[in-house]
Amino acid sequence: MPEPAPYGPSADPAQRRVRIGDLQRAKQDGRPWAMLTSYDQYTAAIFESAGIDVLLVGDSAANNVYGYETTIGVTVEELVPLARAVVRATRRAFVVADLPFGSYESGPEQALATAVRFLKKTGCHAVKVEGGVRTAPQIEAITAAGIPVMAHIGFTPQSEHALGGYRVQGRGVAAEALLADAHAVATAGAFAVVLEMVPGELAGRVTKELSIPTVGIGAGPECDAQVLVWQDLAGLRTGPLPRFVKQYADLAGELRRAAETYAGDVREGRFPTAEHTFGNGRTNPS
Ligand SMILES: Nc1nc(=O)c2c([nH]1)NC[C@@H]1CN(c3ccc(C(=O)N[C@@H](CCC(=O)O)C(=O)O)cc3)CN21
Ligand SMILES: CC(C)C(=O)C(=O)O
Ligand SMILES: [Mg+2]
Repeated sequence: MPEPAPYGPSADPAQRRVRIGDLQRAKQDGRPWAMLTSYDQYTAAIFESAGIDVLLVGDSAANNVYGYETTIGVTVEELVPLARAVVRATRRAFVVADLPFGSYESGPEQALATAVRFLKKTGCHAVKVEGGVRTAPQIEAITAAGIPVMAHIGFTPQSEHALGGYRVQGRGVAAEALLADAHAVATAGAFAVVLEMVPGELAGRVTKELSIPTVGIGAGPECDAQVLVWQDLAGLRTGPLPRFVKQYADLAGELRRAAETYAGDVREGRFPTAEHTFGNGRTNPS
């Protein structure tokens, strides 16, 4: 019998892909697991080797890769190559791809067609869609085709204009609507649900009431799992961070120092040196 993993759901970190059943079992056993966004091969490989069980190719690539103001403008064509890179770079992580705004809202047929496109073109293992009760028909159609769906309720950035900006969802009387959304996505067949910017107590209640794992971002410690955008955790993003972010590193500072040192070395003639320079080899005409 293999020893249980020291973290999260994976039965044996070196052996095989994380599966939905592992995530489900982790919830039952009370072992929280960690999800991070990833949009490229290097971070994907680093994060899975660090024990991140689930990687999300988020539509937050809009802000964090492509430089859009919000997630609303990013397209399937822009996300597919990123998801393919993440899948190619990993052996163990379960890879989820966000369906971008406009690629699933029209109805179950559009949603299924987009989900199929992601699976065929990227090799991702599941897709994620925003919305509760209103998105249940889409979740049903995609799961009926054998594609796992992660739901996303609470603050859903693709509908920020309807929600009135970056605001906590489910406070006061709105708690009932959030509970209805949670039950609707679970009944529709979602294998997990992201709770974004939901009061901690309410997120705890949802986590107890649902049999599927809850993945919190700004939803407190009682969720079954947590997710963050990697550039936030790593200190790459400039400007004020949302309250739910914990910054674990200062990559912006590290990279700036490296680039400054390099630029100074070039200007002052310290780089390149003989060590970095090719000789006039006899057998090599170039
Ligand atoms: N880098 C990044 N991190 C994210 O968490 C993230 C993205 N991008 N892009 C897509 C969405 C947008 N999200 C966001 C973005 C900003 C806030 C924010 O500014 N929150 C503030 C204000 C909250 C308020 O006014 O009530 C906060 O302090 O939490 C929250 C969620 C979460 N997602
Ligand atoms: C913040 C997470 C849940 C997300 O949807 C994204 O990164 O796009
Ligand atoms: Mg997203």
